[in-house]
Amino acid sequence: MPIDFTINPVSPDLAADLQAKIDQKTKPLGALGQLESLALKIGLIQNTLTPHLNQPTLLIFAGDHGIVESGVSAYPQTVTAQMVANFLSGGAAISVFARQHNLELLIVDAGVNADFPHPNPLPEGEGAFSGHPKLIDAKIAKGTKNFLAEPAMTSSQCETAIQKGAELVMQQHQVGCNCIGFGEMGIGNTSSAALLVHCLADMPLAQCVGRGTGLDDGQLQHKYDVLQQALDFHNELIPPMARRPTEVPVVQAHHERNQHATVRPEPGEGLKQGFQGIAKPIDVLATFGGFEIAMMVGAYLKAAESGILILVDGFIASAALLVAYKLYPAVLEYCVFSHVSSEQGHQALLATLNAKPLLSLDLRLGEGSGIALAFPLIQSAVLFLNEMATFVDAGIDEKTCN
Ligand SMILES: Cc1cc2ncn([C@H]3O[C@H](COP(=O)(O)O)[C@@H](O)[C@H]3O)c2cc1C
Ligand SMILES: O=C(O)c1cccnc1
Repeated sequence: MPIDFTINPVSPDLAADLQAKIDQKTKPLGALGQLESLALKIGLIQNTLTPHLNQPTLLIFAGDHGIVESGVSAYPQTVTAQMVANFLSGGAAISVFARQHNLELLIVDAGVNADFPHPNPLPEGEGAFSGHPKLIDAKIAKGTKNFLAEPAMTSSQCETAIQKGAELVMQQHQVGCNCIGFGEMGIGNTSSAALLVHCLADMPLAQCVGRGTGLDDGQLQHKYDVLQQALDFHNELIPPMARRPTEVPVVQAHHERNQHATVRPEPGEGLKQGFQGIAKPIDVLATFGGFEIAMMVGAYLKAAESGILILVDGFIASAALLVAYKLYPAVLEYCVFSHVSSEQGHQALLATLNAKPLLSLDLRLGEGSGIALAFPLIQSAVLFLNEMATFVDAGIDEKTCN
């Protein structure tokens, strides 16, 4: 099953017309700031002067991680399945925000270590999420393996997950969705994300490892040590000698960041300068990834292939996007970054991807929560482009000041 997508770069053909349309609106030139570049970007992605957001949808991919048994999260693995139930019964943060903004919310069991009762029809008297119409069964396995001792998944599982993510996006596209976001749920997945970013974005490990669900300094050091051990074990991916020679201790890196000090070396310089990476993205994904992360990779790629506007969430979602980007760089042209997370490494990763996030709210949740919160801004960008009066419409002389 080859990973094969055709992602066309976004056509710049309408750029001048879109810019002229924006500039004719009743406002000083450029006064809507980032909303203007957002409107331009959406117009280009949809290749129209009158973009619309049709059936905006959030897919939340959930999966469990074998590495959790090594003590890298503040929460136990069972929380992943419990949160799936919470998503479905409408009580999670993302349930609330998706409802607030009329976003279609679908939960994908990519590899949760639990059996969910079976899909439709809902048997009489079954529990809240049993047979829930918003739960999609795409389980690859009941969690990944512990990557301290073996690859998280086989390459065949990795490819199946990518294909499945792509298939789910294709289904949404077929029913008219042209704006999609991807969230995740998986206890332990900031560990996977940290290793993906370290291996693929040429960032020091200490800058990629964060507190996740809320580790204290001691637990953070333990997480770093476990991940370093995993890198040493899989050293065929990135030989130790090719790794960054000047690692700042992880706890120090965190405290320095909190004091707004610069952690050296600069993150992602290699990628910015055209660093091609030593490791192969698919190998890194299979070795350290999660089923939910691999499914997101396929989802990003299919969305870009289909010309769908992609909304990007926090650290884990961006790490999955990094894998997709290393496979097909043009995927980035379809992406709008909703926020910068407070998870260590996200800011640097965004800088590496040359991304300008819409919000900075110190979120560290995932679930697609940043996407839902940024969604009104995306709506505003489209609405001003379509509905704001021009100087001519409003009879205002735009030349008075010149
Ligand atoms: C109750 C709860 C709800 C969450 N929703 C998202 N996450 C987030 O935290 C997890 C990653 O952090 P770590 O790598 O430290 O485990 C992921 O599930 C992510 O989606 C949650 C975590 C918890 C505990
Ligand atoms: O940025 C994120 O997506 C994030 C950060 C911490 C924990 N879970 C998710």
